[in-house]
Amino acid sequence: MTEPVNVTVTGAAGQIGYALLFRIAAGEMLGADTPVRLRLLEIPQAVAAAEGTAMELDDCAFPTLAGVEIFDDPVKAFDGVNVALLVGARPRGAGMERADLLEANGGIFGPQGRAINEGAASDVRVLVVGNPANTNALIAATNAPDVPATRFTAMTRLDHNRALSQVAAKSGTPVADIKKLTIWGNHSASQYPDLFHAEVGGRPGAEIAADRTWLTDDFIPTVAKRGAAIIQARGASSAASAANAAIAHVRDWTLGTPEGDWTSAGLWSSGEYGVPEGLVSSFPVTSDGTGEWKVVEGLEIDEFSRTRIDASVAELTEERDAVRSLGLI
Ligand SMILES: NC(=O)C1=CN([C@@H]2O[C@H](COP(=O)(O)OP(=O)(O)OC[C@H]3O[C@@H](n4cnc5c(N)ncnc54)[C@H](O)[C@@H]3O)[C@@H](O)[C@H]2O)C=CC1
Ligand SMILES: O=C([O-])CC(=O)C(=O)O
Repeated sequence: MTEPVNVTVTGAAGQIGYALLFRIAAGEMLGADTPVRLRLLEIPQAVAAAEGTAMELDDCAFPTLAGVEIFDDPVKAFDGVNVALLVGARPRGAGMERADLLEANGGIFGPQGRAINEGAASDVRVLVVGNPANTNALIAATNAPDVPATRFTAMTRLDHNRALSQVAAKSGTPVADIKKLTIWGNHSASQYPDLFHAEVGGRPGAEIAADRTWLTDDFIPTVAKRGAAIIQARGASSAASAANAAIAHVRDWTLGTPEGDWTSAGLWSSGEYGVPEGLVSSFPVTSDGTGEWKVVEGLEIDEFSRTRIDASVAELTEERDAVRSLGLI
C-alpha cells in the first residue's frame, strides 16, 4: 500500500458530505489501491454531527480508509492536504441579495484559500462545489498566491452529467456512447451546454441539435435549471448526484479522462475561447492522468454558441467585479 492521501472535505456534516465521504473512503475517488486519510472541516455547531458520520465511517471498516479527523479550524484541516473538496458554503437565505451571498461566501473561501496557501502539500488539488462555485473558486485561488491558480477548480461535472442524460433520453443512445459534450461558463442558469462538438452513438451531435426547438426550449433550459427543478421536487438541493460528480471530477483529474472523450470543469482561464484571463469558467477538458487539466483546443464556435458562452462569461465577470468591489479578492 502507498502512503495515504490527505483528503479534506468541508461542509462534511451536510447532505453532500454524507453522500460523498463513504464513497471516498471506499476508494471510488482515488482508486482501490490508494488509502485516504479523511479530514472533515465543519463549523463548531456541526462538529457533533460530523463526529457521528466519523463513527459510521469507522463502522464500515473500509480497507482504504487510513483515518478520520474532525476540525473546526481551516488552518488545521488543510495542513498537509493533497485533495481539498470545498463543499460547505453559505446558502442564500430569505431576503439575501446576490451581493450578500457573495460577501458571506467570501468570509468562508477567503480564509480557506489562505489556509491552503499556508499549509497544503505541494501537489494540492482543489475542487469547489459550494455555490456560487466558480466565484468561490476564484476567491480561494486569489487568496492562495503561492499555489498555482490552475489547482483551483469549480464543479460543472454535475451539469455535464445532466446534459449526457438528457441527450441519451432524446436520442435513445446509451450514455456510454455519447462523447464530447461541453458545459461552458458559470455553474448557474446562464451556463451553456454545447452539443455541437458531441458524438452521439457515432453521429455528430449537430444532427440532434438541428431540432432547434428542442435545443433552445427544452435541452438548454432543462440542463441549466435542473438544480432548481430538483429543489422543487425534493425540497432540498441535489446531494447524491452532486457527490457523484465531485468524485468523477477528482478521479478524472488525477487518474485521467478516457481516450477519445472529454469532460467539463470550471478552470482558471488563461484566455482560451475569448474567456478573460483570471475568470473561473467551465471548458471542455482532458487529463492524461498526471493531475493537470488541459482545455481542448481548436473547437469552432459558431454564432449560436458564441452568444451563449459570452452571456455566461458576462455573468462571471459581474460576479468577479462584485467580489473585487467588496475587497474579497
Ligand atoms: N457545483 C454544483 O454542481 C453543486 C453545488 N451545490 C452546493 O454545494 C453546497 C453544499 O450543499 P449541501 O451539502 O446540500 O448543503 P448543506 O447545507 O446540507 O451542508 C453544508 C454544510 O456546510 C457547512 N459549512 C458552512 N460553512 C462552513 C465553513 N465555513 N466551513 C466548513 N463547513 C461549513 C454547514 O455547517 C453544513 O453542514 C451548497 O452551496 C450547494 O448550493 C449543490 C449541488 C450541486
Ligand atoms: O441549484 C442549487 O442550489 C444546487 C446546485 O448547484 C445544483 O443542483 O446544480
